[in-house]
Amino acid sequence: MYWKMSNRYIDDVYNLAKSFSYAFRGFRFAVDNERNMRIHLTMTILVIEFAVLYQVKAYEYMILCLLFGLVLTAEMINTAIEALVNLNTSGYDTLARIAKDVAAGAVLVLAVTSAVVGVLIFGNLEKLQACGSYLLEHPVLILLAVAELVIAWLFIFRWNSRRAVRRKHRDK
Ligand SMILES: Nc1ncnc2c1ncn2[C@@H]1O[C@H](COP(=O)(O)OP(=O)(O)OP(=O)(O)O)[C@@H](O)[C@H]1O
Repeated sequence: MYWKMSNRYIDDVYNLAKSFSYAFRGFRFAVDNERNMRIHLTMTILVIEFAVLYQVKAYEYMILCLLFGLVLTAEMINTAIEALVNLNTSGYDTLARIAKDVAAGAVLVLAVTSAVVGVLIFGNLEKLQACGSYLLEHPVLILLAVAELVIAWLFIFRWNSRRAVRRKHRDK
């Protein structure tokens, strides 16, 4: 009896771990195949770092976290929609075009909204000047920032495309 029960718990944990691994595989697929996903991830890291320097308030961190989650989620749903459309179409199809364009438009709306919120949170000129002065007093941080931007560029545009498996439909 005890053995049967513990077996069931092991199965439950195994199934849960498996479903997490599928979800992680989906996330990995989006990062490997979608340049925009890599842009959003990079922006997330850069904005968090700047938020630390800017000393945003706790509730502003909450807003930023929510927006990062929403944008990344929207990009992944967009990727899923693209895959579904590719699955069901071969060659040019007006409905396929509409589905992909609208899904991409949804991500754009969220990204622009997030940018506006970003301007509202980081728009204090005095605090921006204070950040600038702090950086000038610590040139090593400027060097680190430049190095990070180079790495970000490589990550966005030169990410190992051997893992990119999606078939593109561009035969318009
Ligand atoms: N089967 C199709 N029929 C008609 N138009 C299509 C088709 N597939 C893609 N398109 C058009 O090409 C655009 C780009 O589609 P694609 O599948 O290459 O997505 P993508 O380049 O990965 O998009 P994004 O860079 O936004 O993720 C779509 O938004 C749509 O306008």
